[in-house]
Amino acid sequence: MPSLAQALRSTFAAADTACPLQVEGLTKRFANSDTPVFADISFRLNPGQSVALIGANGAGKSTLLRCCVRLIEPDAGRIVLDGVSLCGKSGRGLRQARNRVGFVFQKHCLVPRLSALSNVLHGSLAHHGGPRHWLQGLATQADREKALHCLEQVGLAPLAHKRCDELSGGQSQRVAIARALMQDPSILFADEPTASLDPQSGEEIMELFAALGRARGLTLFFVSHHIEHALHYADRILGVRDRQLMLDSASGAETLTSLRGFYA
Ligand SMILES: Nc1ncnc2c1ncn2[C@@H]1O[C@H](COP(=O)(O)OP(=O)(O)OP(=O)(O)O)[C@@H](O)[C@H]1O
Repeated sequence: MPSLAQALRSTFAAADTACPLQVEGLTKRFANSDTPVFADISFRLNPGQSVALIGANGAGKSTLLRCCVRLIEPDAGRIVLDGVSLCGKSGRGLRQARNRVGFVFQKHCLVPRLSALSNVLHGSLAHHGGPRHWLQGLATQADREKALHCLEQVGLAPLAHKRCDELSGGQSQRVAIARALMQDPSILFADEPTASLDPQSGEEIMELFAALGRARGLTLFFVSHHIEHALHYADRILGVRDRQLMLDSASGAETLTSLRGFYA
């Protein structure tokens, strides 16, 4: 008779390839701290789902999001992306496993002196084996057409050749989203994508995520301090507090008041 732990492990081992992200027992402690940021966190996302991650400042949201793709190395836990375990992978193997993951950050991390189109082309590097492809200027015509199409999808094709340091914050965030789309992502991670935007631009970016999610069947996993965004744009809300996943709920079951309590 298998133990509960063995049963859980074998269930997890038979990972559902249709599941965009499964994590089990994720734990992270930074070297300069005695206590973990979070410990033993487990959840799985469903395809096409829009999931908000909420929590107070310093609760560990960004760290958790990054640990899910090993941009930050967790201390323990298992991660399966699109049916592929990230455990034990490094270098090329890890990059390949992350091939269909898009990441959008609060600060869009664009190269300021390059055009929007060139920045979006960077998003295809993972498919072409690293920066040499870019440095040698070998972007194919097909890559350029795809990059333009991605810019079209975020409503920015007319500004394709404009330098990124001449774009507004909202336009820059659209370029960052177009760059993520170059990966043909099945899952898009977004870390406070509207934090540096005015309310109107923030709404527009969230509308864009929602529209792209519907059109492409994308799974969206986003961090937000805007409870309204979590309620309006997410199907499901995860909340971290006291190093644990304290909330995992359908957004329809939550209210502004119930979520505000999360920040008390
Ligand atoms: N690279 C790091 N080295 C050491 N400690 C870190 C590092 N990154 C984050 N931390 C610490 O981990 C904790 C969680 O940080 P994190 O940025 O994940 O929280 P957050 O919930 O995203 O916060 P915020 O809402 O303010 O962005 C904080 O105490 C932070 O100081």
